[in-house]
Amino acid sequence: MTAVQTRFRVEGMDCASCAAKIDTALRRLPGIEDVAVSVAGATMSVRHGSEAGPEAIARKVGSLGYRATVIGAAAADRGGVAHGHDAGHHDHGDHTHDHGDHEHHDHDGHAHDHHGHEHAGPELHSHGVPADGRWWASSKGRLTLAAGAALALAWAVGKLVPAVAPWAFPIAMLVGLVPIARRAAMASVNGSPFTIESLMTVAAVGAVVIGAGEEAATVVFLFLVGELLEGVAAGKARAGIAGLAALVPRTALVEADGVLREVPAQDLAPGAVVLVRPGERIPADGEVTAGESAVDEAPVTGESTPVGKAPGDRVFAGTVNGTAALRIAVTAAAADNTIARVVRLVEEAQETKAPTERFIDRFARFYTPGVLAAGFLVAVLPPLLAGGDWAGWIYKGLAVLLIGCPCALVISTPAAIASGLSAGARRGLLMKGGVVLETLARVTDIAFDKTGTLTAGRPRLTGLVALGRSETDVLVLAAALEAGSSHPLAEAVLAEAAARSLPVRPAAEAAAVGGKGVAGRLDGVDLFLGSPRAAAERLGWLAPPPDVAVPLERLEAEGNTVSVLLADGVPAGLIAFADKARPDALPALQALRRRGMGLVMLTGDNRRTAEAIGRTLGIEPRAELLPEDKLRIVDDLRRQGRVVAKVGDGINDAPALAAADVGIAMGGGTDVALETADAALLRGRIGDVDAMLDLARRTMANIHQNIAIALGLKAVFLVTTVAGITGLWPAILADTGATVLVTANAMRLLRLGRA
Ligand SMILES: Nc1ncnc2c1ncn2[C@@H]1O[C@H](COP(=O)(O)OP(=O)(O)OP(=O)(O)O)[C@@H](O)[C@H]1O
Ligand SMILES: [Zn+2]
Repeated sequence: MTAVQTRFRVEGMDCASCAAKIDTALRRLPGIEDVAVSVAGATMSVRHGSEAGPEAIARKVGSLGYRATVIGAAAADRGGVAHGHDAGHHDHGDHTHDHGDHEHHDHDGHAHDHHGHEHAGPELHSHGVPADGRWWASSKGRLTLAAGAALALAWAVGKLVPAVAPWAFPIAMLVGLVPIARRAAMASVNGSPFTIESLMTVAAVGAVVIGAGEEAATVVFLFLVGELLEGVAAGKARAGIAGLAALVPRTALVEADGVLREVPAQDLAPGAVVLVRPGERIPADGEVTAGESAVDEAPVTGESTPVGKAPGDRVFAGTVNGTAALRIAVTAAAADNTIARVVRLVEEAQETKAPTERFIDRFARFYTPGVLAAGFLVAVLPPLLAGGDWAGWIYKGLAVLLIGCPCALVISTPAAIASGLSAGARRGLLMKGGVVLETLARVTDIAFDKTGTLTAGRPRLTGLVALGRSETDVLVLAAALEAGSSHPLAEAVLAEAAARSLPVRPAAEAAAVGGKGVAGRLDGVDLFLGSPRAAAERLGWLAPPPDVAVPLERLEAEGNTVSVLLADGVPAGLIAFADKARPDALPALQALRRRGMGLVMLTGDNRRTAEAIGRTLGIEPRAELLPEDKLRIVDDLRRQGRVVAKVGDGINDAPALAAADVGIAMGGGTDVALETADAALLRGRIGDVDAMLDLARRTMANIHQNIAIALGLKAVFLVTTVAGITGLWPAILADTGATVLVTANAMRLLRLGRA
């Protein structure tokens, strides 16, 4: 059997080093191919062969002191979601997720057999470590409180009966240290001897041995406080995301045979019709079948201006219905709805490691044993070689151990990235992981798709030229070809046919010719509707004959997109379309240019129209491109050493999106192809490209500040300790202090999410 991917929710994983321990331990199991752990998401994905079942993996994680449960449904329906967008699906090499369909079902059944209960998508997100506020209810919180109470008690007892003080503090220390030492031992057995916990254990025991029991107990307590703080920070980032899923109402009013029944929203199947009353949240993704209202889509898109909804419009689970009742036909099961997909994507994003994070992890692997060695050498070398006093140097050696604790360093990157991703998601700026974030911060050039990205993507039919037959005829034939098409131009043709009350008979064998047009047959006539260039190619023209060329040039000069209708190889008509530039395009592109970005517009449209739009927006136009030309232009830029972002709708331009360093899908509404791109702009504003770049850069700056804080504080105290200026106490505070500072600094990014 080939490898399968199983996702787990992992409880009790509050600290950053936990992820590394789980990672190391699992990789030593036979049959494990890849492990991706997200502390911030409290999830992990494991790729494994049949030798390692989900239960064995969960047991291993359990032996390290955490609780892993399979997220069954999520793994299974991910396959389904991905298959809905086959056309644009791509793999960047960093995403190791497996989308094989049958494998998921296979694994899914497996999981259920052994666990005996069903997991269902979004509901799962209520599990996990207490996110915010209720930290004291977690096991880590209780342990920290107990260690603190023991410390306070030891202090009080020592004041009252000084004789017992030498015993009271070591006993108080044990309250917190025993669980830490156990984790250190379990991690050692599973292949990670040099963990923060082992460092702590050695330092605390050493401190007691040289008679510094009070310091030892304090160190242990503050270590627990630091870990707890990390957990609270991670929980904050997580709550921002998981909270989205919680917005979907638990129940829905289903209408069947004229009767209303209340059913769990989880059980809604596509096709069911639900009634949503004014002020209520919409329970499922669907299409409005009756009623007109305004819906606040902020939970999904981050855009709080209400959007008008009428029959035929799409609505999203979790959004808020405004003033009037709506009847909605459900289009997606709960686990497949947009909000569940967004939550899942952000969680998966947090499992992928950013390059900086990988670097720090590798660094920490050498760093921790290095610190142990340095502490040991400081303790023994001066007394042995230079006759220094033992007690004094052992004391300094212990201080070195405490200063050297890599907590702050290890969380510097993941804390910032989790905050950055979370802040973005809440404003409709989705980035699929740290890799994407880091690349975005380095982007030098942005290629934009024209239709639907720089323009509104709602072309209107503005002109019709019939050649040798009636206008009505031309429109009927064109509408026949477009009946099955989802191209924006198709909608314009069909709208005009409807406006003239013309009957639409779908053409036979209708098929889109990528970047060129549509072809098909009606009443035995071969039809083609497409770009003038494609028409010329088909007919072998060097230049169109005057009866075509004259009206064509006039229409194009007026800024229209023109398509030519061919019937049995003879030009039958010209159809002109006009699309408006998005109102926010000009200021958005200006902002990007001020940032020093190279900007280019890629379009399949004709040169004259492209140049007209390029002039108004101040962007270099590249016109008459086929999808593969767009890809080549992106490739060329990259070969010149540029870092290229491609912005498009993710459906027509998937190859170029995949070829870019970062593919950004932009959706007007939420029909954006989330799964096909590296990043997505859910609000459908071009200005959000700049906002996303800005967020990426701020996050990278935050990471660099964190690394500087962590290493800088350590360097300073290392010098002052060895020089004998400071002792154990400042070292203890420096360690916890660095963790607190780094965590607090990373959480500043979360505030950007409230814009
Ligand atoms: N369904 C269609 N109906 C009519 N014309 C079409 C159709 N599909 C393509 N064309 C013709 O081919 C040209 C290029 O199409 P393509 O789909 O590549 O462009 P687009 O996606 O509309 O624009 P852009 O490249 O700016 O995103 C269009 O300008 C149009 O003339
Ligand atoms: Zn530490």
